Amino acid sequence: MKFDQLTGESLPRSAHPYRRLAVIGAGAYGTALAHVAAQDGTQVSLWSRRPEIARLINETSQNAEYLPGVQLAASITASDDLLTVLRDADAVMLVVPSHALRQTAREMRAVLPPGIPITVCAKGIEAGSGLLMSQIIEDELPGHTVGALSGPTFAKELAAGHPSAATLAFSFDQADRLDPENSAAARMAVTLATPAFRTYLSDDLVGVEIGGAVKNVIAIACGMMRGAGFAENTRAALIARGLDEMKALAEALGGRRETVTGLSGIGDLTLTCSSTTSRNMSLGVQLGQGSVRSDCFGGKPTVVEGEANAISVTDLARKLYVPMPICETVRGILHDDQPITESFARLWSEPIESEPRAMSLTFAHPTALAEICTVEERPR
Ligand SMILES: NC(=O)c1ccc[n+]([C@@H]2O[C@H](COP(=O)([O-])OP(=O)(O)OC[C@H]3O[C@@H](n4cnc5c(N)ncnc54)[C@H](O)[C@@H]3O)[C@@H](O)[C@H]2O)c1
Ligand SMILES: O=P(O)(O)OC[C@H](O)CO
Repeated sequence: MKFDQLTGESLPRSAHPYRRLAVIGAGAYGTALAHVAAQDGTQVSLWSRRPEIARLINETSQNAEYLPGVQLAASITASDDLLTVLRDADAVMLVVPSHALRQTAREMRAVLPPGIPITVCAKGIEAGSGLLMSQIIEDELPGHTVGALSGPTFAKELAAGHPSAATLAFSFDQADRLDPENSAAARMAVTLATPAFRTYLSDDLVGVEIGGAVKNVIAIACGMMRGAGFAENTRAALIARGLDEMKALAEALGGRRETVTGLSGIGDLTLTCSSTTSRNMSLGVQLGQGSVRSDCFGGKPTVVEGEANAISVTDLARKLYVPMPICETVRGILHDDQPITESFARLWSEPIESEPRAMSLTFAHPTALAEICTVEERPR
């Protein structure tokens, strides 16, 4: 049963917010979430890996490096010491980049009090293991309720109070079903709620997290095509076919296809593929215009999750026999030196398939898949 069917939509308003929230990661998104959560009086403790950023936030209530121009709530305190940030927390949000999640979680192990719920906000799939971000937390911090926040939320727009919404996914145990008002999901939803920010609850962690990981790779593809001089038809085609890839991978892992049609799927995909505010889209545009990687973003190191995730997403898809031609194209360009124009020309000349893809084919052995596609699906 779905959580929202079980509880009804008025639930989050009657749940109690967490009063002391620890936000781990003081980049753009962690800082924006800290600011949002602090609006209703929640005490927010923000961890920055870099002591100078913590000092700046405490002295100026600004994070000029990662979220310039935002005057942060005065109640936010920052530190580079995990114990200081975590010891009194009622709940934790983990907002470091996906490649740093396991190591950060490992460092938290010794200092995080037991039973504290953790919401992961990084978007990605772990290189090598193919694990979701929430699964890394289950590995490294067993015994904590784990959720994921994902959806169309540029940090600077969220912090500026532009009306925004995202999906908040938690797995629900029997206790949550008996007492949904006290579930971590409901309490986290009210903790984050402001007049301009709302979350929608889900119990499909897989669907939500796959959406967040795949959309960044598709956004790089959209950017590359825009940079190479193509326009809106191309972008719309990539969004729609990218959604199909996202849906197939989510389903192959046990997620639900309707999750992909929500905020964390099509919502975030549309946002990220529409604007160069997105670092993923922007990287694609710069490469499409002919820049070399080291010159993109003026040579500044910037978190572009879709770059490494082009490999982890396609590795996982290959393991599950899920065809993801757009993600494969991005991987080939970024990591195997394939030329952009020729790679997209190849993508456009792939054999014709049906729409939507037949999901049963996703799970078939590749030989069977090739046969079925050849005979039934590919008009000659
Ligand atoms: N920026 C957004 O609009 C946005 C929105 C939704 C989700 N996210 C996700 O949030 C996550 C963080 O992104 P961001 O935009 O806040 O990043 P950012 O580029 O603004 O900042 C990166 C942060 O990560 C820290 N960091 C870098 N390497 C680290 C390491 N090895 N260990 C610990 N910390 C390290 C940096 O010190 C910095 O605080 C990403 O997975 C991203 O996809 C970002
Ligand atoms: O700037 P990007 O491309 O990392 O996208 C940021 C967020 O994920 C948008 O929801």
